[in-house]
Amino acid sequence: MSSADKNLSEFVANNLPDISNKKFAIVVSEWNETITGALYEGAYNTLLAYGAKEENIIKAEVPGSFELSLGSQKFAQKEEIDAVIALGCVIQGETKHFDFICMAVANGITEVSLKYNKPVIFGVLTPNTMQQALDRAGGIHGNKGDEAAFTAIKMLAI
Ligand SMILES: Nc1c(NC[C@H](O)[C@H](O)[C@H](O)CO)[nH]c(=O)[nH]c1=O
Ligand SMILES: CC(=O)[C@@H](O)COP(=O)(O)O
Repeated sequence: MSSADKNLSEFVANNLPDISNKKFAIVVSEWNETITGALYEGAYNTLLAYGAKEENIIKAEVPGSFELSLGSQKFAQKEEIDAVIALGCVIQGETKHFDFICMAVANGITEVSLKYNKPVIFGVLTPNTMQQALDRAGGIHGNKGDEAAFTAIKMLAI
């Protein structure tokens, strides 16, 4: 199913945990900051909408999506952090660099999540074009940041 078939900002909100005392770290890539800034706003506002406190949401920025793994680890290793949301946007260029970054960050974030046994959410867009990115950062297909935050909340219910 593609994002065109399922809006990224539409959720089935059942059996959600109380997150009023949960602490979240949102790690955001600075590359394509117009997109990642929109992803962050979506994630931040979604956490607040479902009961998180402002003081329990920490934001950190990293240079690019490749650095999201280490940036996420710096928070995942902290006992007081309940979940990490990693946000980025890797846009296909002329070379295979796109492939290496996407694979590295997907694998890296997965490793961090499993190592520290807590949700580290892959909120990274991997579009072919800027328009596809815009469509998924608050555009016609919703906001990947919303989806990432909601995923973190649902994972805390497990
Ligand atoms: N081209 C994009 C990058 N490239 C930078 C890498 O993420 C990394 O910072 C660099 O290779 C140094 O380690 N990053 C994105 O997030 N999005 C891109 O489109
Ligand atoms: C995903 C990238 O790093 C990409 O933007 C770099 O562009 P190019 O492959 O044309 O060097």
